[in-house]
This record gives sequence, structure tokens and C-alpha cells, in this order.
Amino acid sequence: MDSLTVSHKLPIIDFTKENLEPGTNSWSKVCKEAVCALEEYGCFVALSDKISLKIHNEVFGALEKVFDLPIQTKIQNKSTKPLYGYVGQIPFIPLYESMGIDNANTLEGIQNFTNFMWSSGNNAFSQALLAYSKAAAELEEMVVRMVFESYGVEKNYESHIKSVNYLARVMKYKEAQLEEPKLGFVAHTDKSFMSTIHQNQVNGLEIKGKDGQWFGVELSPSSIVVMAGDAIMAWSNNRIKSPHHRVMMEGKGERYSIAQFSFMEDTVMVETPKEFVDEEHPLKFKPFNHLDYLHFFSKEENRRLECALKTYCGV
Ligand SMILES: O=C(O)CCC(=O)C(=O)O
Ligand SMILES: [Fe+2]
Repeated sequence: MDSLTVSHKLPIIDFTKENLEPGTNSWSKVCKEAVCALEEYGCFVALSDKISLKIHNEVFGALEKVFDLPIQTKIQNKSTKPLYGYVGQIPFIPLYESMGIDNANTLEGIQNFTNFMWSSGNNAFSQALLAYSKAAAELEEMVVRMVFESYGVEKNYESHIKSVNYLARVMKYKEAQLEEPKLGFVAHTDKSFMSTIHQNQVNGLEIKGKDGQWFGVELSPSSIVVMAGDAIMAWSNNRIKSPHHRVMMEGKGERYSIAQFSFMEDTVMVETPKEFVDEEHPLKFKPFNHLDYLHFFSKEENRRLECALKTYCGV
């Protein structure tokens, strides 16, 4: 990183306040901070008491165990949905390995995954992941509610939440050896509506600011990054932009992280509410099916587009 990068710091927003309920002063304050940060950076760090130290320790203990399984077992993590299965052994990002757990905030979703990894399941793993996934989903839902409220479309919130599924991607990054490239994962924007990212004690996530500068994010055990994906960018008619981010393994130790992505169900379209469109703000993106967008992005020829969303459904 060059010296200019210290000029940015991702906003840290405190979600641990007591009675953080809609209608309270603390809610309005956090709401303002969250929407401001999303509009400026596309993401922020949330301090959350939903992620207790117990949940944090158990989830990363569980991740170490699953990544220790033989590669033949890990590649059993497959899905009919594109980009939902095992990813690893990629020559240009040799430090990276990850697996996907669909419907991660339900016991059924997690057990479906554990039954492929361990012939008789793994209850400790399932419970640890489920506790984390539910807490992260609750935090995301709170942020989504704040966004809908502050843009005056809270009437759409309940139906939005009912149409969301969560994919958790669990990740392991090996420590980069001397002379080895440090790139853990390539620069990209998330294809989700929104994402949450949590890590063990090893940093590595970097965000690209609006001015093009990359800067690092330092996280404590109770902090989670909340990040806008391409779908909220389309939904919000570009008010919130999905930020470019990457992982650089500069430090010591193995990094484990868990990114949880919300995707809209197949039965609904990602669509900009009419409230966001007027003469001054013409419609930027046509309505689209979220899974179809993933199919589009998963094609090799579309992976390096500057803005896949614009190519896919830009007006
Ligand atoms: O590991 C991380 O911190 C980020 C991973 C990520 O950006 C992703 O999986 O989309
Ligand atoms: Fe990402």
C-alpha cells in the first residue's frame, strides 16, 4: 500500500446501543450514519453485540475443521446455482479456498452442507455456523430496514425480507510466504443485494474509495463489515454503489473469513421503486432476475467487465 491510502478509514458504526428499535433517537442516529456511509463508501464496519465472543470463537474453530478435510471431500460442495460451490486450487490466487452454504441461516441449509462434508453430519459445526449466520442476517436486516426507511419506501421492507435467501461463503487464505504474491482474492464487487463479512484476527480486506485509492480494514472480533452489492445499487438507482474490494495477505497467519450474501428469490425481480425515479434521476437499471444475473456473471467472458451490472441491465 502506498502512503496516500491512510487518508481513508471505513466508518465504524455502533449497533450495540440498548433499545436500538425503530422510532427511537438512537435508531435515527445510527440510521443516518449507516446510510451516509453506504452512500460514501458502499460499506461500513458495524460493531455488533449479536456476534458474541463465543459465536466468534466457535465459528472460526468450525472453519478450521472444515478446511482441514481432504480436498476430495471439499469439492463435494456443489450447487446447481452458479458460484455457490467449492472454489480453490486457482493458479493466480493460490492462497484462496472457499465453500458455499446455501440457506445458511436455516438448520436445514447448514445440515445439507455438513452432510456432504461428514458422513454422519457435524452438530457442533452446524450449531456454530447457524448461530453466526442468524446473527449476521439479523444485522443485515436491520441495516436494510434503515435504508428502506430513510429513502421513504419502508412499505416495501417486509416483502423484501420475505424474498431474500442467504448464501454464506466460508473462506481460508493461507499466509503469503516471502517473495510470494500477496493477492488473496481479486478486486470485485459483490453480486448480492447486501453482504456481511466477518474474519478471525487476521486482517486483509481492502476497499477502493471513490477517488480510486485502496485502503485496508481492521476488524475486531465483534465487528462485521456491512457492504452493498450490485443488486442494491440497481434497486437504489445508483444512490448506493457496490464498492470494489479485494483481499491482500500482507500479515502473519492464516486468515479465515465468512461472507454472507443476500440474494433475491427466483420468483421476484430486482426492481427500482418508482419513488427513486424522476426527471432528475432517470432509471439506471432495468428490472432483472437475480439468479440470471449470477449466471451471466459466471461466464468467463463476463468476469472481467468493469461493471457487469451495467452491461447486463444498464439503461
Ligand atoms: O474474505 C473477505 O474478507 C472478503 C471476501 C469477499 O469479498 C467475497 O467473498 O466476496
Ligand atoms: Fe466480495
